[in-house]
Amino acid sequence: MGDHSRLLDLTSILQAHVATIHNHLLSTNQPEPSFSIKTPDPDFTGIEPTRFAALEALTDLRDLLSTPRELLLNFHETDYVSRHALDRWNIYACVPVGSTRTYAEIASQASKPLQPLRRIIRHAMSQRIFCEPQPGVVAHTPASRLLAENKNVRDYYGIKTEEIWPACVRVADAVEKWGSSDAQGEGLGRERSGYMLAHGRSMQETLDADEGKHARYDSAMSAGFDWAGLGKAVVVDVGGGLGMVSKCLAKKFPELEFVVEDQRVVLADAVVEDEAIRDRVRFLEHDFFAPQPIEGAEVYFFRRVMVEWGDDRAAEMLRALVPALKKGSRVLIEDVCTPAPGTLGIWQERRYRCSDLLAMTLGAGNREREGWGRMFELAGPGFEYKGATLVKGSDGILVEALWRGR
Ligand SMILES: C[S@@+](CC[C@H](N)C(=O)[O-])C[C@H]1O[C@@H](n2cnc3c(N)ncnc32)[C@H](O)[C@@H]1O
Repeated sequence: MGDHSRLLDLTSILQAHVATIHNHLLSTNQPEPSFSIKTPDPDFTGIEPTRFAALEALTDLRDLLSTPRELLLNFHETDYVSRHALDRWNIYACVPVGSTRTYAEIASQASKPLQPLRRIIRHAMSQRIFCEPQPGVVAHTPASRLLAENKNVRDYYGIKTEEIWPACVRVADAVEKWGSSDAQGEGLGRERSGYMLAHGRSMQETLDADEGKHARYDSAMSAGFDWAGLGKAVVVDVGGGLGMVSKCLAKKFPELEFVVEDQRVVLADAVVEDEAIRDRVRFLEHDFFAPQPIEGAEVYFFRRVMVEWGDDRAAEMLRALVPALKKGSRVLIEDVCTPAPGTLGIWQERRYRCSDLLAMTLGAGNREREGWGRMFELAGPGFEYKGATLVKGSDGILVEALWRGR
């Protein structure tokens, strides 16, 4: 080994980044992060690139310090077992936040056998979900408290474990059975997915058949977004679900008006709770393959909609807008994008690859940055494709086109 050491380099990088994060916490009067619910959740606003770089260095360092055998063992087939069981039995609610419960008390409240429940909760503890402050006693950690208190996050994990996880193990079967499409950006299609093999129907059909699941899915969709602002405009939020994004934007930008369009079964649960924005957010039942009813809006916005469809169907959605568009109307798409391999560090690359395979499990496509222009070409003349920008710090991409007219 020469003088130069990658391990020591990574350690220095890590140390420098952690020092910057430490100073940020000090200068914003925040305590050090901890696994205790007594510590407030850290606010890393303004320091995200440094935090990401630290996590990249940490991931490289951990992987380099692992043997190949240990690298293989970093991912476990049992990772979701405890989350699945705890979600299904709603164990998060059995422990009051700020208090403790014994395993016996939890088992009795949940009507589940003590021994397996204890093993399952201790597995979750190894993922920092719950902790055992004294032998036999369970308390919340920040992660389990989040699951106990935030319905959107709990629904998100509920769907992951109950619906998606069984579908993941059928992805290879689906590819073997139905073959893959060679067209870029295309998935196998909802009817030919791992999800279809696991559940006997597509995710959309599951949701349509079960209003409870639909509500859960829509709530799960509200678990976080990242979007840049617009000037004064009417925004049509096509396939906008319960309007979570529109409502957030309406609060932030008082000059914006929103029409949230979705299917009837989704909109049945849609409400604008906040009186301050009630006159600027309305809901409209609309099938996005049918001609667009809201004419002359400044923005037609598709958030996380087209990822579920291949290019041909996405082009159909665009063509359905045409009768309503005025010159200069913008089509804005915020969606997921897979960066070209090797352009990011391994920590981020893993996140993107996981989200790509999740889309594949559901039979959906996923597009690399260049792929987002194709559906505008397929939609026909009149659209001027302006380009696609990666949204920093997320798996998102913002795609923009203008209607120039025919
Ligand atoms: C992945 S969710 C995205 C929801 C929302 N835009 C967001 O970002 O949170 C896809 C949405 O498309 C809606 N959708 C699916 N098929 C549709 C159709 N034919 N017409 C209108 N909306 C549809 C679903 O009900 C769901 O709300």
